[in-house]
Amino acid sequence: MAAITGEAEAEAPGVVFVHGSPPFGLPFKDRLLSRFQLIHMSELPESSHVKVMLCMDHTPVTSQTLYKLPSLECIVASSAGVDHIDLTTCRLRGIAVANGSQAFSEDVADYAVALLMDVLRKISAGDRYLRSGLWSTKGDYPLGWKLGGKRVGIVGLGNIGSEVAKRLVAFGCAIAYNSRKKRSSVSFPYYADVCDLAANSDILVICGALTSETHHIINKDVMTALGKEGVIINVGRGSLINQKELVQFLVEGQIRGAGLDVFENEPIVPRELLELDNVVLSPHNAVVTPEAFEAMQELAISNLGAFFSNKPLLSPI
Ligand SMILES: O=CC(=O)O
Repeated sequence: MAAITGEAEAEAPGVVFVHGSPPFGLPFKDRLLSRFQLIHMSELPESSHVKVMLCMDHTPVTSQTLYKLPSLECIVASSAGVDHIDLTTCRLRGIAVANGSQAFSEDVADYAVALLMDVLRKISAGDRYLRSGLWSTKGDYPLGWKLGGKRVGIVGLGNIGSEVAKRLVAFGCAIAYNSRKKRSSVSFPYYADVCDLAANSDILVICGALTSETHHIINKDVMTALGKEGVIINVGRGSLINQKELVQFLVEGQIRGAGLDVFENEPIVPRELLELDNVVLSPHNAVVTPEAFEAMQELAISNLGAFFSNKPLLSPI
């Protein structure tokens, strides 16, 4: 994480790192240093007037961190999710926050669709079956299900959810969604209640932000409403789902399957899930491509530039 005081001119502006390891690669750091001065958080002078923070990865920005930065006006986060930042304090102090989801949304959406396709068509499970020599001894692997024509409920229709919708429309799916608010710009059916969305969906794709309101938004009631043939894909945050209840529903066959890129207590994954062939597991990788990382750097620098030029942030949350 870095805090930035101003455009680098005659006098160098300040930077802060509270990151355990170097937070970003050399080319990005060089690009930042050509315009701004970076200071490690531990080197921040007592009476610092730092106005902007650059928060890399998921480094926590707690109320204590913010307390040390009394002049802070803006946080530019590299990540799509900003649940590691104390947004309540930011709101109270009027600190603007920008995130990186614009840079990552296409890649995350591709990954969500890949997980969904894998769960439905059993690609990873079939791969395991073939590699373990069972095809020749036990015969053909059971067939999966068609994606086209499925009713997909998207939970969180932000940048990522909208890209998921775009892709699944092309596959012939019927889209509906749940979000904090109905979006006037889209014609997909809106469900204010996530249980109602689940009752009218074959598949739920979880893309929303983790907040105190969305914590465990997917619970046993939602999964019961989704039904035995339902599939859940999560590329948001692990704690959007009550993981204990999800594991129970999967183990007992009360839903058909799940594709999970995120977990409640990463990198720990419930042991029961490792045994299940109807679950595709992924180590929080949806976001990571070199192309997306490049786009994130561009977006972060543009957000910082916008702040210092008194222009609107490019990706305010
Ligand atoms: O999970 C990844 C991100 O929030 O960027």
